[in-house]
Amino acid sequence: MGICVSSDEKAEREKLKKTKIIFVIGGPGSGKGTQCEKIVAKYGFTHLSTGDLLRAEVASNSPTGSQIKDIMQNGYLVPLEIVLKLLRNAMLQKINTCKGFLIDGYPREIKQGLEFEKMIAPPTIVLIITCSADTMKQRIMKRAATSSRADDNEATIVNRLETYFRSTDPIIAYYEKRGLLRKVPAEGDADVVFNECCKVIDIIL
Ligand SMILES: Nc1ccn([C@H]2C[C@H](O)[C@@H](COP(=O)(O)OP(=O)(O)OP(=O)(O)O)O2)c(=O)n1
Ligand SMILES: Nc1nc2c(ncn2[C@@H]2O[C@H](COP(=O)(O)OP(=O)(O)O)[C@@H](O)[C@H]2O)c(=O)[nH]1
Ligand SMILES: [Mg+2]
Repeated sequence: MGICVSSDEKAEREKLKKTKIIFVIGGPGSGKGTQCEKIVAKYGFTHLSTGDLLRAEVASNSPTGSQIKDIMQNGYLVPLEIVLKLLRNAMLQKINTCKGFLIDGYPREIKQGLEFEKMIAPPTIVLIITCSADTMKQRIMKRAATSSRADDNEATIVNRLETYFRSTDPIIAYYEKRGLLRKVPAEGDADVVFNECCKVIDIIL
């Protein structure tokens, strides 16, 4: 028996394929959220942070939320089916009104990226925000004072950085090879970084 795809689902897929999709990756505390906020203000894109979607799921106390709470608290990756389902639903909710998507914090491993393409669409570009581990650590510790995030503490930061560096090199190589990677150095001031992000985005408009 073949796989049955409803006409609604076909229409959804077509819409998702036509939309601009920017993956925004970078280590914890590198400034993904900060840049996405600025990009939204200037370009009107829709910002979806996979970390925020997962935190909302935990806060809702759903069975899925309880399943992923400890994983996140310890700085490890959530099973990709869970992330992708939340992401796809969130995209479909916005698809009729959106000018393009900023997918913040995704993919975290090659498999997340490949499955996204299978289920949704290929990204238009992949924006990577880069700074040193020391800078990331300092930024998160500063954010920790106000964020109330369970994973913004010194012990979890070590794991988050390790998880990031372990899984990111293959992601970079993969999208670089396909000509989709755009690197933006982020040691400096957020406005300077934003200026560089704009140069990259203006080209795909
Ligand atoms: N695609 C994703 C996104 C997130 N997570 C998990 C692992 C993270 O440790 C946690 C929180 O994600 P964030 O993107 O919020 O966390 P970061 O530490 O990378 O980023 P930041 O604090 O920079 O926003 O959720 C995941 O498994 N897969
Ligand atoms: N100096 C500097 N600080 C930044 C920059 N981007 C973000 N920050 C700060 O670093 C912290 C983490 O930023 P956030 O956007 O949450 O990063 P994310 O973890 O990658 O989403 C916040 O407290 C920001 O104020 C930047 O470009 N330059
Ligand atoms: Mg963030």
